[in-house]
Amino acid sequence: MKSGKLIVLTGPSGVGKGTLVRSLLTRHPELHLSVSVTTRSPREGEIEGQHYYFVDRSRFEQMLEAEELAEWAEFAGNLYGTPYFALQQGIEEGEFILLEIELEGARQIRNKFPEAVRIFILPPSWEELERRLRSRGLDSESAIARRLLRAKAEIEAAGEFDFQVINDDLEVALTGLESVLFVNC
Ligand SMILES: Nc1nc2c(ncn2[C@@H]2O[C@H](COP(=O)(O)OP(=O)(O)O)[C@@H](O)[C@H]2O)c(=O)[nH]1
Ligand SMILES: Nc1ncnc2c1ncn2[C@@H]1O[C@H](COP(=O)(O)OP(=O)(O)O)[C@@H](O)[C@H]1O
Repeated sequence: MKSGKLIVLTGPSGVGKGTLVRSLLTRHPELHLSVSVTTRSPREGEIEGQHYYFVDRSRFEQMLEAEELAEWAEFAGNLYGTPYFALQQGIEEGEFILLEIELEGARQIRNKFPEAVRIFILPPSWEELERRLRSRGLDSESAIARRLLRAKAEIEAAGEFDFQVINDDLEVALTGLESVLFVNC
């Protein structure tokens, strides 16, 4: 059986991970996104089972206890995790599975799946990151402040990753990701 690849995408909130992933999935139907479980409330337009599985804290804790999560972390006051079921099917079928997760989770994946390819998405500047977070218009001021605080620590860890891609011009960043996925992997 052909074995698939795990691709981890990490980067500070607002850097454009979601935007990049959406474009990659449209351009490359052979890529699959692992859908995470979260205790965060759905944002406007988010769909259950497509963007996240939205659960309450006690359900999340049940999943943790039952060892149903491949990795998990707390981010800006909410819990996020990757269910094993999101990984298993694709890997067995020889597909590329994208995980769009934060730093702590990326470290857990490195320990459990050392063969995973880990990519860090960087902003062109701190000012632009802040501008993108605000322009998205989806988070409260306090949620934005928590995300910015966390962003500093995440950017400092960018060197731990196998590849770094700067998301300045979107097309250039997409081409950079494609060359990592389809040439270097
Ligand atoms: N460790 C971990 N992080 C996740 C998971 N799903 C999403 N995240 C990360 O959690 C952070 C917050 O995600 P979200 O609330 O959707 O906010 P956004 O990144 O600002 O759009 C982001 O860094 C995501 O990459 C997961 O399953 N595990
Ligand atoms: N290359 C880019 N240039 C300008 N704006 C971008 C770029 N990539 C993403 N954005 C915008 O930045 C904001 C945050 O992007 P998003 O994909 O939600 O980030 P993340 O998933 O990393 O939190 C969105 O408004 C998005 O349209």
